[in-house]
Amino acid sequence: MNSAIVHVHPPGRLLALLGNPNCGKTALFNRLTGSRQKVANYAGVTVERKEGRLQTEAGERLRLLDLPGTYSLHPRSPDERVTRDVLAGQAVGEKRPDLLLCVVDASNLRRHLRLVLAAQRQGLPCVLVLNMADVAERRGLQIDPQALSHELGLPVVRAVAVQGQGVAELRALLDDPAVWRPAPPPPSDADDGQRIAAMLTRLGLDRALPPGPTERIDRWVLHPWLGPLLMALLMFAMFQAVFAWAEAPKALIQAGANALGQWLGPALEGLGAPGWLRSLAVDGLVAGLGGVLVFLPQILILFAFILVLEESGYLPRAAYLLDRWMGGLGLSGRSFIPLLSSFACAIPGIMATRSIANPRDRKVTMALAPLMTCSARLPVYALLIGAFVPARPLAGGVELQGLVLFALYLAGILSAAAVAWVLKRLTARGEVRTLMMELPEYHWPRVRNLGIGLLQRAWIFLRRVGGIILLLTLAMWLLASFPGAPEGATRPAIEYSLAGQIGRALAGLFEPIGFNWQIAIALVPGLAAREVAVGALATVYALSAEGDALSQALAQQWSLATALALLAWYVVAPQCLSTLAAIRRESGSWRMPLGVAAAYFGLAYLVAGLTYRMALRLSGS
Ligand SMILES: Nc1nc2c(ncn2[C@@H]2O[C@H](COP(=O)(O)OP(=O)(O)OP(=O)(O)O)[C@@H](O)[C@H]2O)c(=O)[nH]1
Ligand SMILES: [Mg+2]
Repeated sequence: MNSAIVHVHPPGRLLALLGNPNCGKTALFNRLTGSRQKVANYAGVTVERKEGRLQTEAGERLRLLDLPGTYSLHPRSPDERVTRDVLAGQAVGEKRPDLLLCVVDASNLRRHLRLVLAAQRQGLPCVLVLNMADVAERRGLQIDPQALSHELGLPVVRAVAVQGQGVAELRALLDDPAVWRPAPPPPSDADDGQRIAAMLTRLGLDRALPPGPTERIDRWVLHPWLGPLLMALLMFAMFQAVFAWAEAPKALIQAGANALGQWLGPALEGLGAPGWLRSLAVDGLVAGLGGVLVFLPQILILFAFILVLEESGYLPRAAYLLDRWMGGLGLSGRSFIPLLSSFACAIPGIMATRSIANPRDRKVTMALAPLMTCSARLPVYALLIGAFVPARPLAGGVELQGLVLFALYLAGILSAAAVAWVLKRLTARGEVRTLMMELPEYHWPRVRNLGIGLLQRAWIFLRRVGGIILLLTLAMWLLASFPGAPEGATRPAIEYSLAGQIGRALAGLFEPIGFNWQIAIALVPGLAAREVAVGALATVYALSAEGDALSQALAQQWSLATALALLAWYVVAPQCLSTLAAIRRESGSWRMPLGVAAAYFGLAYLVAGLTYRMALRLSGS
């Protein structure tokens, strides 16, 4: 039988944003469509096409695509291929755009106009958006949009996307039917460089700009040894802040959860609720979810730092500084940003590998992403550090807890370095390309963007707490509560429950690495999502009815060696199904995620066991 695929496109004419990386396409997209896509100051933020709707001045509804930035229409990496395919009308499920909004950085026309000429040759109607006009003007460039329009034969709109300038003009312009007709294409592309140079001379824009603040700052930031020192200090300050600043908000959430639990139990009893329901509400929901929720402030502090680094333009500099060391491990500085994104969550990190042109490097980077310390590990780390590491100031105002957290993040990085080193021996490196990466101008981070970024993070975390964590916590409570203890039982009821039985069955497996049966139970739901282990431990210990806060219970009942072994386990163990699914999607087969899971579980077992043995020996037991 013959079959045919019919693509049904949504109604409305289609526009696409085209431009070099980091020229402000997504900032403009957000303003035009009211979306909140990620905007940040480095090349390669957008790696897939995103769609939004916009309305022209006269009320026509149009569809707008945001595309990954590209330097040319000859793609080198998977994200650039997305852009080429859309322009050629070859993208699956998408028609060819009816018009291109070509966005350029007005302070860098010499480079950005090349892509505009190439776009004009595609035979599609184009509109030029002269973005970052504020930056250009601050640096003394006066660009006459009219004259530029005349030179290029295209409509030109001056814009400052982050402030919404130019958005209204664009909306009005799109109502002009003349704009939707393609202009005659420029002649062959052999001498575009010359053509642009001549054009800039005629416009009086050909003089060299005086060095701006970016150059002056970079003298320090990129300095051969001051630069790395500054980077180490920055990272260090970040982890100190995660503990130092979170104290008060954390205590507040904890107190709220405790008060809620203490009020809810008797209140439910007053309403005649049966014992199991009270236990579900107090030991299951309030203890389980509250146990995870207290870590929100720490997650937000970490993200505030990451967002500032992203928006200021520091990230590509860090990549540049690390390029040499990464080269020794068989990686290029290109891998840096995907790996750094993985500190938030490995999934966007794995997506960001699409900007890596070399397939071998891309795969290695994907394999390393789960070793970066994602924010779901933070609750586990913070819980165990809070229970076992005294909050003691060391010399020079350094906090011991922050120091230990820093060490855990470092342990993640070092294990990734070790794996990269092994992979370098095992796989052919292929050609080594020098890092070609743009260093953008520094910007002051915008408070509004930071606020939006933090709110989005908080929302993602709360959705997790209200979704998968809630579900698994409930399941955990069920398993830990049924069947109840038999008549005349002497030990806590949970030990007779299904969870208790599972825990005991698994205990043998984990005993050599120092985990008790409570940890063994908590690791089972923790396989799906890391922080669930914290909620699960909270439920298990709440049901064991000691009545202490979780961290006190742990400090009393676990040995330090056990706590350290669990921390070591968490540094490496790939306990996140969504990450494995993302690797499967991006690599195109199950081979890689299965290999990653097997290797890292094995490694986690090994390092946890070693840590346990070493800690036992050092503590003399
Ligand atoms: N001063 C100034 N900054 C801008 C303007 N437009 C965007 N930016 C900043 O430029 C940086 C890049 O913006 P994005 O919108 O992420 O750029 P993009 O073109 O989508 O980048 P990719 O997705 O990597 O291709 C961000 O830090 C923005 O805040 C502007 O008109 N003026
Ligand atoms: Mg973008």
